[in-house]
Amino acid sequence: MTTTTATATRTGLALSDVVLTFGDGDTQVNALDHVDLTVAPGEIVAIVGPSGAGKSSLLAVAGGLTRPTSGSVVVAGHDLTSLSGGALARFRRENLGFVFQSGNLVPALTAIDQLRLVEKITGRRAATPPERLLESVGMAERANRRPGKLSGGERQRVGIARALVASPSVLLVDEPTAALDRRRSHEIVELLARETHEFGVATVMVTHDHDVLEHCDRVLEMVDGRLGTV
Ligand SMILES: Nc1ncnc2c1ncn2[C@@H]1O[C@H](COP(=O)(O)OP(=O)(O)OP(=O)(O)O)[C@@H](O)[C@H]1O
Repeated sequence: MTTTTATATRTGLALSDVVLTFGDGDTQVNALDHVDLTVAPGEIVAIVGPSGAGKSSLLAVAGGLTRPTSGSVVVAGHDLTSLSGGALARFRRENLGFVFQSGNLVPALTAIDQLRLVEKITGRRAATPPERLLESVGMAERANRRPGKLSGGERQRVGIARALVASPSVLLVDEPTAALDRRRSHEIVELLARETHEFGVATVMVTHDHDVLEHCDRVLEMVDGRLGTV
């Protein structure tokens, strides 16, 4: 793919009229109730809301991990709901990045090898070399440390760099500050916003941490499966 085509197809994320229903009859729950959400390349959107509101469901559907009951989920110009099996798994690896609560790193691998592993799995060289990605998250000097020798915030930085190896169109982030103190929480979300802008990725971050919302471009609230402005 040429650079021009790659740029043209990086259209971010678009969820249209997405419904996700669990159960039936009296026990039926609409975890997502006609959700529309568009996130542009280079934009970071925070999703807040009470427990059980549907935030995890939104990330799962946006990431192609859960198929919605109806509606469409478009990433980089492709509707995820039209893909399945190996094609969906491959699409996810090449177009979506995930950042979890505590970094989710492989214990036996050094920071730099966490990133190289992604190159091995996808069979593609990162557009931005792993060394440069670690540098951009402030981890160049700790590139050869394993997760056991890193702080929670440092592990989270490596997790963010790893999520960017495949040059994803969309970055989905679940409670990135859950295990961090106030100062580190600010640092991590500031970093996420910076990387989002620099790499032109469309980022959705679910958080309970209202303290860090100032770093995001937009904040939306989810209540009873519906998405609205705060
Ligand atoms: N696998 C499932 N089967 C049945 N109901 C489910 C399932 N997963 C989620 N739900 C229901 O869907 C609704 C939304 O759940 P979800 O986990 O998306 O909320 P959340 O906002 O992420 O909550 P929290 O902040 O507590 O993580 C809840 O009513 C939940 O009970």
